[in-house]
Amino acid sequence: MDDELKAILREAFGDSSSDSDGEASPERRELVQFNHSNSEIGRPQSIFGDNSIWEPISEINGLSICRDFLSADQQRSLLSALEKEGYLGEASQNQAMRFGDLPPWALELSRIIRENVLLSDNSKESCLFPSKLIGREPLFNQLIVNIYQPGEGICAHVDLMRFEDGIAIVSLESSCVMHFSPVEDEVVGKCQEANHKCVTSAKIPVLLNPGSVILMWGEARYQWKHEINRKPGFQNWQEQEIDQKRRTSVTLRRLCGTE
Ligand SMILES: O=C(O)CCC(=O)C(=O)O
Ligand SMILES: [Fe+2]
Repeated sequence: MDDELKAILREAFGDSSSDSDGEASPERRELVQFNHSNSEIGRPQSIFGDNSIWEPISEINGLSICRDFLSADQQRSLLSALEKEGYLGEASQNQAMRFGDLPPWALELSRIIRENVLLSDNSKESCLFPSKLIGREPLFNQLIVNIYQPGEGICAHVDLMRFEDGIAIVSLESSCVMHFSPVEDEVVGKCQEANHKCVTSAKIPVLLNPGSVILMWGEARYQWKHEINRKPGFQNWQEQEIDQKRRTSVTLRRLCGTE
C-alpha cells in the first residue's frame, strides 16, 4: 500500500486497524485486511458471467438493481472465494473490511459491474452510474463483507462521507428487504412535532435477492438512508414473510482522496 493511501487511512480510521464503520452498525465485529498482494491475479479468469438486466427503482433517483447479476454457480464461486480467504469462518466475526488493492474476486466484481454498466443503456433518465464515476480508476478500493445471521440486520444510515459517491452492494444467500427512507424525514419530523403532528413518509422497500447487485449514487447515496431490519415481522415481500437464513453481502466503495 503506498504511503499516501496509508496516511489517508490513518486519518480516516485512526491508528487502530479495527476501527469500525460504526455509524451503520455498532454491533458489527470485524476483521480488517490491508493490501492484498496482486501476484496471483495475472490475467484474471472470470468466475462471473455477464448478465445485465438493470431495473431503476423509480421512487429513488440514483438507485438501480440487477437481479440476475450472478448465477447460482457464480454465487457459489464467490462464496467459496470468501470462505477460502477466511471471511466466513469465525462465527464471532460478522464483518470484514479491506482497503487498497482488492482481492482478485473483488477486482473481477468491479470489472463486470463496469462492463455491465457501460454495455447497458446508461442514458440520462435511467443512469446507473454517471460517466465520471464509472470511468474512475480504480472503480472501488474498499470492500466490506457483512455476514448476518437470521434476525440480524443493519440500522438506517447514510454511508460515511469519507467514501466517494457510487456504491455497489452484492447480495448472497438469504433474500432480504432493504428499506430506504429520505434523510429529510428527520427535519420534517421535527417541524411537524412542533405543530403537534407527526408525519413520516413511507419507507421504500427493495427486495435484494441472492445474486443481485444494487448501485447507489447521487440522491440514493446522499439523500436516502438504507436499512435492513430482520427482526420478526419486518421482512415481508408480497404479503409473505421471507424465510430467513444467513445473509452475506459485499459492499464496494471508494475512499475519498485516493487514486
Ligand atoms: O449488507 C448490506 O446489504 C448493506 C451494508 C451496508 O449498508 C454498509 O455496509 O454500509
Ligand atoms: Fe450502507
